[in-house]
Amino acid sequence: MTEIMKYDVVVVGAGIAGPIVARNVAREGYSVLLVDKKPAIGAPKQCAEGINISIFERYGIPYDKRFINREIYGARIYSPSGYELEIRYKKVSGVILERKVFDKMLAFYAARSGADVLSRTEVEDVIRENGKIIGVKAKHEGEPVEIYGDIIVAADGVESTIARKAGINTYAPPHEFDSAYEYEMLIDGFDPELIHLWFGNDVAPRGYVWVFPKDEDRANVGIGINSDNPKTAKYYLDKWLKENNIPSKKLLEINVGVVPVGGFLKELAKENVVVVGDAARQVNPMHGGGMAEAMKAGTIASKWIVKALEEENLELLKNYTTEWWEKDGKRLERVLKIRKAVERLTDEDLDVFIEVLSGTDAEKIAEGNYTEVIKVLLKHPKVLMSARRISLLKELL
Ligand SMILES: Cc1cc2nc3c(=O)[nH]c(=O)nc-3n(C[C@H](O)[C@H](O)[C@H](O)COP(=O)(O)OP(=O)(O)OC[C@H]3O[C@@H](n4cnc5c(N)ncnc54)[C@H](O)[C@@H]3O)c2cc1C
Repeated sequence: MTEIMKYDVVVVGAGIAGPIVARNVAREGYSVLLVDKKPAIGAPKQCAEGINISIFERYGIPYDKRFINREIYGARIYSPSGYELEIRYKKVSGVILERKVFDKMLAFYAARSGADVLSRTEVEDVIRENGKIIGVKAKHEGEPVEIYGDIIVAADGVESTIARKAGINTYAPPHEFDSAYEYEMLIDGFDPELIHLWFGNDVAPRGYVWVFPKDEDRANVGIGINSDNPKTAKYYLDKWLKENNIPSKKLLEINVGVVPVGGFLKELAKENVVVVGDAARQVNPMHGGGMAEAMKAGTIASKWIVKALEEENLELLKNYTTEWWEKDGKRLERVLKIRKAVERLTDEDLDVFIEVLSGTDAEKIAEGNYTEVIKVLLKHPKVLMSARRISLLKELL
């Protein structure tokens, strides 16, 4: 027999975006169900687990040592020929999380705020009545359930099906996705207070190799490359490990994933369906970080969900699309333009830019103040000697 459930809001996906929405809406007194197909929320991880320290205060998340593997003080960036750019702060600037615990704790905060949470619950379809979506069909522990909701939130990640089923145009070409491959492994010889990033067209086409330390001698070692590349991300990662004489016989985890790096959804809410996080491709297209963006979008979405419920007016959900696009959409479109320019850099360009930037201007890069960085580059003789480099950089101003 099919079990029937009814909530004000049904949130599909308990990664990052889903639990933030569920928590925020439930604490305003509305009935919320958060579901995830995983038997254990958070596992397996598909993430390098790095995030800026500011998110804890900004999104009201406790700074809990149970999900903080390591505090990070900055980054070191390596050019193809070995130039290094180091950004090191006196204070903790970021952390490497343990996502298996973090995602579960976010779901726990949602539950503690009043939301119901069901793991091992896979949504298979939407339920329509007179053309309108009124709920979702799911399997909970293999048994069919029908979950009715006034508002449905698609927080179901990069492979989202809910948004498409709601009639939202979710198409993006393969070039707007990165293929990622990662080992959590034992590794020595890297300053564990920093994250490490390697760039180069033979190292990681369009992307980078990362070492995100979780211990003195344990790290997430991964790579992201354009997903329309004829070679695989694994090929490039294994090649990099081999070329750097890094033994790869102590692999604690292997993670494969897809990262949306562009193709942000134009329509984030349609009728009573709201799309957040990777499902809406709300990811920084330059570095592929999506957790903070998911939290940001989830915060805006939940504000408008609460208003729509308060005023019993689903039209208000459209304000989520407007507000996100006015601020964050515009910002990410600009970052996307920069990523597209970075894609055209030769290894020699990368060497020159990283060499020029090493030193005084490093903090501006870390702040994401790309305009200042471009202005600095445009003053340097090594850049001024090349008409191509000048025109490439000027396009971005
Ligand atoms: C290899 C890799 C490394 C990364 N490293 C970083 C990093 O260091 N820092 C960073 O900020 N970002 C990183 N990202 C990106 C980051 O992981 C995502 O942007 C982030 O997890 C997005 O959160 P989300 O809630 O939108 O989606 P997700 O975290 O993907 O959560 C979606 C959830 O929905 C569930 N789900 C899907 N379909 C259904 C269904 N039909 N029914 C029920 N449940 C469903 C899934 O099980 C999943 O739990 C990385 C990504 C990859 C692939």
